[in-house]
Formats: sequence, C-alpha cells, structure tokens
Amino acid sequence: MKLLGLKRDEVKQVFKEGKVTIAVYGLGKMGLPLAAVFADHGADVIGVDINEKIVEMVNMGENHVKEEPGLSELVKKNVEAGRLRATTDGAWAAKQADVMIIIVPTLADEKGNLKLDPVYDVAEKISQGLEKGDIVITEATMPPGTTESLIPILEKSGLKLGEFGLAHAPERTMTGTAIRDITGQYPKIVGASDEKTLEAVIGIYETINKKGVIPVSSIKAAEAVKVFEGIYRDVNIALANELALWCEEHGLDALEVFRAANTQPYCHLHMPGAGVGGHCIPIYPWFVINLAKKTNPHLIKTAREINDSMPHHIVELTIKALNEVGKSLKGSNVLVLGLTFRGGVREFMKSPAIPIIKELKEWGAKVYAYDPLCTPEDAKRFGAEWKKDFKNIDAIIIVTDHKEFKNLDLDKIAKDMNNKIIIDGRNILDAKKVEKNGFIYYRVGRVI
Ligand SMILES: NC(=O)C1=CN([C@@H]2O[C@H](COP(=O)(O)OP(=O)(O)OC[C@H]3O[C@@H](n4cnc5c(N)ncnc54)[C@H](O)[C@@H]3O)[C@@H](O)[C@H]2O)C=CC1
Ligand SMILES: CC(=O)N[C@@H]1[C@@H](OP(=O)(O)OP(=O)(O)OC[C@H]2O[C@@H](n3ccc(=O)[nH]c3=O)[C@H](O)[C@@H]2O)O[C@H](C(=O)O)[C@@H](O)[C@@H]1O
Repeated sequence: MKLLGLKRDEVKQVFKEGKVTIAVYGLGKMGLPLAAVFADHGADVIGVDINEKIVEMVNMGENHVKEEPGLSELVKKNVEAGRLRATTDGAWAAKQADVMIIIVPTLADEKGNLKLDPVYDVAEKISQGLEKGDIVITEATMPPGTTESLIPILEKSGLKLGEFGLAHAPERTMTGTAIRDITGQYPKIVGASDEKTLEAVIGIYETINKKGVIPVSSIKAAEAVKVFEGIYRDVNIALANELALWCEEHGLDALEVFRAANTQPYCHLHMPGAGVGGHCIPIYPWFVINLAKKTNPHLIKTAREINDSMPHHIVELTIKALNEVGKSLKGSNVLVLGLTFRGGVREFMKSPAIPIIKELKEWGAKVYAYDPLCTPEDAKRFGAEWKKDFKNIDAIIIVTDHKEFKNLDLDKIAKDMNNKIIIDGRNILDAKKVEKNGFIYYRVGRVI
C-alpha cells in the first residue's frame, strides 16, 4: 500500500495489518537487523543484496551477522512467518515495494575520497521499479547533499520528486547493539523532501522505535546530524589522545585524571588509545573536510592527524619498555593482541593493528598476532604470525578491546614470557594488578 499522503497513525495501522512492503537494500551488519525488525513489526520485507550467499542464507532463515545478539532468532522467525525474504534483483524488489531503504556501504579511502558506487547502483535499480506514492529513504551515512544527488537517477523512472517521496533517516547504531538501538535506544532523525513524505516516514519509524522521531528541516540537515555525531567522537578522541601524551610527559595517569574530570557533567573526555579505526569515525570527518570550500576545518583535520599518529606512539611505548630491560625492538618477539578495529566486531577498516604490525617489522621485530574473531590467514594478511600462547614473547601489545583480553591469566603469562612487558593500547587491564605480577605496564597516558 502506498503511504504518501497518509497520516502517521494511518501508516502505523496499515503497517501492523501487513499492508506495507519495504525493500531494504544492503543486508549487512546494519541492513539485516533493520530488515528483520521491520518484518517483526508486521511489514512485508524484501531484502536486496548483491551477495548471492547472503541472499541464500536469509531465504533459509539463516543470519550471517554472527556478532549481533538476537538477530539469528529474529531472521529465522520472520522468514518462517513469510514476512522476510531476500533477492539479488533490486529492480524487481522496487516494483513490489512501497518503501525502499538504502543501507549499503558508503566508503571512503584514507583521504576521504568517496566511493558511493553502491548507493548510485541501488538508486538505478530503484528507478526501474519506482511507482507513484513510493518513498525512498537513505539510511546509509553519507556526505550532506548526497541523498538529493540521487533525484535525477530516481526521476529516470518518469516520475518527478513529489510524486514519490525522498528522505534521509541515518542509522545511529553499531554492531553488537543494533536491534536494541533500532527499536528504542535513541530517537530516529528524519529529514524529508516534503511534508507528506515526512509525515509518512515518521509513521514508519514510530512503528519500530519507541524513542520516537526527531524531524529536522531538510534531508541535508539529517545527513549532517549523523556525520557530526561521528566527527564529535573523532575530535574528542583526539583531545583525549593529546592530553594523554601530555600526561605521559608529566608522569600522570591520564585515566585517573580523566575519570575525575568527567565527574563534572559538562566534561566528557574520551578514551586515549592505539588509534581510531572502522568505516565510520575516521571517515566521516572527510565528508566535511572535502565539502569545505570557504571554511577551513583545521580542527577536524588536526584531530584526524593526531588519531592517525597513535599507532606510531604505541610502537614508541614498546621500544621504551624493551629498553627498560636492555632489549631493542630488533630481534624481539612481540605479540599483538587484536587485529580488528574494535572489540566484538570482525572489521579491519583502518584497524590500528595494521600500521603497528608494519612498523614493528620495519624495526626488525618478530611479530606474532592473535584475535578471537580472526584466523591465522588474517594474521598472515597483515604480516604477522598467528600465535595463541605467550611462550618466548618479549612484549605484548593490546590493540583491540575484545572482552577475551580483559581477563588474561597474568600469572601464567608471566611464567611463559621472556620479558614481562604489556603495552595496553585499549586501557582494558588494571595497572596495579599487572604491575603486582612484575610486568612493565604502559598505556597511552600512563608510562609511570
Ligand atoms: N557498521 C556500523 O556500525 C554502522 C554502519 N552504518 C552505515 O550503514 C551502512 C552499511 O554499513 P554496514 O551494514 O556496516 O555494511 P556491511 O559491509 O556490513 O554490509 C553492506 C551490505 O551491502 C551489500 N551491498 C554492497 N553493494 C550493494 C549493492 N549495490 N546493492 C545491494 N547490496 C549491496 C553488501 O553485499 C553487504 O552485504 C554504511 O553506510 C555505514 O556507514 C551506520 C551506523 C553504524
Ligand atoms: C558514538 C558511537 O558510539 N558511535 C558509534 C561508532 O561505532 P564504531 O563501530 O565506529 O565504534 P567506536 O566505538 O566509535 O570506535 C571507533 C574507533 O575509535 C576507537 N575509540 C573509541 C572511543 C574512544 O573513546 N577512544 C577510541 O580510541 C575505537 O577503539 C575504534 O577503533 O560509529 C557508528 C557509525 O557512525 O557508523 C555509530 O553509529 C556508533 O554509534
């Protein structure tokens, strides 16, 4: 049933009656939870993905996003109920659907040069099935202005904007809490092409999100909200890193100072660490930097430089610790714990482990690695040798905050290692406890 022109409560009613067909383009870490949640709330959902294996798994009621708690049950339940199915045919899905949601990757390279091909490919497919009264929503994070750049492609359908609706409703969640967040952790931000579209889209998201909807004045404003959330994080992490380096110089423990400072409600010092990885936080700043013609976003650019310098600082701390025991990095056995960019998710995009391993090897160290979410092939791909024990290791570097690394058996490790050195790049161990076991323990902001 077409939703354009309905009031939000009418949308909720037809949604519950199973009269709304939604096509979700991109069945990844974000798209599959979203598709399953829409189906679980009564919509008839068609998932679209270019990956035939994913389409096949979903149609068998299987979930490929293993790190997402509750998702396997939700996919199975809704596929069996006939509310969720998948296809690789994006044009066919558009013909069936009343609402099309684009949540495919919006990637950028190191310098933020965008790779939006997946978004434009989906827009082309949608244009082949777009009908009067349909609504197209982008949920993928994208540079402000990108959603409206799809209008000429969508109008290849022969329809003019206004005969179909266009909106941006950014995905404000992360792997590990997607279902919780999509259904009610934060209000949904929505910006739309016109009042009718806004009204209908509010009805769609109020159906699945108990935190409700915050409408903003334009599509571009909605895109900026999401990008700014990420830039806020990147700049604040850079501030934490810079203050932590100052603490090292002055013999302070940054975390002790930060925790005390953060008791003031207006202070939110973030965590210093080995660097900022992922598809999101290190990328979004470039969306603003690249679009700045008159303004000079030098704070945002400097923050990026600070965060990207942290992997090198981790290597410096390792050299310092080895020197304490009369060893140089050359010829030392170093074990990197963690290859993924953060704990609990198997993603390598801009993972700090990559430059750390590279630089350690340039210094002549023998580099080993272990990560509970990875394989020996992953380690090899990044230039390290897979090692699950601590025998003959001179220094451990924790680069990823996997929960498995929070309870290391320090007694046993101390016996196995050649030299007892831990560089904690994610502040996950208790300094006093580690030092009690005779380790040299450094972390960003604490080299006491
Ligand atoms: N991963 C996260 O924590 C968050 C991601 N986002 C945003 O969500 C979007 C998707 O991210 P993820 O789900 O993490 O990516 P992902 O890489 O996990 O999944 C993307 C899916 O899209 C499919 N795909 C790629 N090109 C396609 C095309 N042309 N047509 C149909 N399907 C296509 C891929 O096969 C894959 O299954 C991105 O824009 C990202 O910025 C937003 C918030 C959090
Ligand atoms: C505020 C927030 O938590 N943003 C989330 C973020 O998810 P993401 O998976 O990128 O994880 P993240 O916790 O931001 O970490 C990114 C990187 O930054 C590092 N990091 C994070 C926080 C911190 O205080 N210090 C720090 O060094 C992490 O180790 C990691 O390498 O980016 C997501 C996104 O925008 O796609 C966003 O939806 C998520 O809510």
